[in-house]
Amino acid sequence: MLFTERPLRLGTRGSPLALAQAHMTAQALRAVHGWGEDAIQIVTVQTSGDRIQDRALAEIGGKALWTKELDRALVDGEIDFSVHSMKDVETVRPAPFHIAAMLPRADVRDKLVGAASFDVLPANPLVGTSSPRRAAQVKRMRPDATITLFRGNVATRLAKLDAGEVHATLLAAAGLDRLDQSDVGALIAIDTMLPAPSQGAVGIETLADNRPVRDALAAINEADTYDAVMAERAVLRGLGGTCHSPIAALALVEGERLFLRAEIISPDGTETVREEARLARGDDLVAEAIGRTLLDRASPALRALFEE
Ligand SMILES: NCc1[nH]cc(CCC(=O)O)c1CC(=O)O
Repeated sequence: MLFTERPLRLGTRGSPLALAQAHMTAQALRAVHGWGEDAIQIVTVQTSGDRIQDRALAEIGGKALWTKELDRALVDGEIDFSVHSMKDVETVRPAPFHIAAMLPRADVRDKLVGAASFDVLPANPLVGTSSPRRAAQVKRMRPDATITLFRGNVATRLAKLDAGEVHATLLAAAGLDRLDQSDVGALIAIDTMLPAPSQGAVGIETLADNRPVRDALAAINEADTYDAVMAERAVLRGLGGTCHSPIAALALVEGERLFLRAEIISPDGTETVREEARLARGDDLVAEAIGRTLLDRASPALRALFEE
């Protein structure tokens, strides 16, 4: 039985990927609670990130771009909960919000699209991405590459590639899989390209004081994903990381522990600082400290990227 007399309103961005993730979430909730088709109503909200397409996120104010309007809809009571790619959610969330659940994580790897591997790209390849992490990791593999700003949703980026604007681009396997485009691109090994913190994870947020909705959401939480992603977010917090910063982190669950790997990379790809550690699940303070250790070991120039 639904605990409200009206459908629960699920807030989401309107991009095809966001909508696919919203439908996955609604489906999981209906299944676990035995709710009918109309128990959940999907409400799309346009975010600043969707609106502004011609500049890098780093230039226009970072990650709140993807959450601000959905946050406001939550506070104003227009929606009961919101669904996000965790990768796009700031590491420090304002007080009224609570990450109540995460869906089982998808493939965390990146894909190279446009060439079967970095090795077979032509000399001096032009690679489109707006991610400082991917840009730095590409330069590490291919110092002769030129990086060009590439934004827009998955379909837009693929269209730019098809139009010959670049030799290759990079996309998360998770996004392609959820858009039924698993055949696009070539998987890149984690050792070559450690993914972004939270890549492949879908999170569901509500107001911290909304107990009934929190409990309903908790029923679909996947604890392994939740603990791993929270640790990766803690690394980012420890670094004071933003979307200006080339940071990768991945935690894998090993029973009661997490195996956490993290790296920061100079934009030209010549300097990489890596850490790996095993820590107790939920010990986000240790994960934060790993972020700080990375900074301590970085050259002054790399450290300066995090001090803006
Ligand atoms: N920054 C955009 C974004 N946010 C989440 C995903 C993919 C899905 C995911 O990582 O969960 C993407 C596209 C991409 O990086 O290819």
